[in-house]
Amino acid sequence: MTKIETLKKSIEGRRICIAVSGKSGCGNTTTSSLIARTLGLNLINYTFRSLAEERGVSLKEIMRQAAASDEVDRIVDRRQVELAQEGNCVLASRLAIWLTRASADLTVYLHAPDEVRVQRIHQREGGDINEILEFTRERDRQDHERYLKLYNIDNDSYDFADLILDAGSNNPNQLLDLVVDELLRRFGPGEESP
Ligand SMILES: Nc1ncnc2c1ncn2[C@@H]1O[C@H](COP(=O)(O)OP(=O)(O)OP(=O)(O)O)[C@@H](O)[C@H]1O
Ligand SMILES: Nc1ccn([C@H]2C[C@H](O)[C@@H](COP(=O)(O)O)O2)c(=O)n1
Repeated sequence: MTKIETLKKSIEGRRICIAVSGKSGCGNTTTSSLIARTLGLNLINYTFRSLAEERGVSLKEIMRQAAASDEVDRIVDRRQVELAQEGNCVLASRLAIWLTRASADLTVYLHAPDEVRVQRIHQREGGDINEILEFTRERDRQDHERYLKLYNIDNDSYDFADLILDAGSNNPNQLLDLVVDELLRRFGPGEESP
């Protein structure tokens, strides 16, 4: 039996939840999708776009509302946590590890240096690299400020995470492997049920 088959068997019926956070461009969507697909878990990626679709308005309209009121951020973050409570999932979001700190079975922070994140966003979206660098710096600053104000969360303080992974040097398959090893340590054969 492969490591992944062993793990899938071990977590069968446990309805586990893995929370993954990181800043824009760290590779959260890519890595979380791979973890979810490999382990047969649902990927929860509830975003401003999802809220726009639910309300039948444009993404631009939701962004306008979000700029005018904290309520939009709160709704998105609350909905993510509600969906994660159903379990059997990977919750990928900016604040996943902070908001599910007490309930997630595994919290993972993906760290990548700023210049790597900028290169990846550039690779994904194209455009001028210097503009992306400036835009990403400003967005990081605004996110940091907003999360402190909204929730008293410092998103640069993630040392409590179960795993802090180097997403700058490891490719998505290597990151998956590190997550699988940690899950096997926690839930693999021979481990006591919590
Ligand atoms: N570990 C990795 N190594 C190399 N490239 C990666 C890695 N993870 C993701 N990428 C690439 O980097 C780009 C950004 O990845 P992704 O969209 O997953 O980032 P993200 O953290 O979800 O970003 P955002 O929060 O802005 O949506 C993609 O082109 C993806 O293929
Ligand atoms: N409080 C928030 C706000 C946003 N998100 C999610 C939803 C967004 O669509 C996504 C990406 O945001 P961006 O890269 O545009 O800053 O992040 C969230 O999880 N929590």
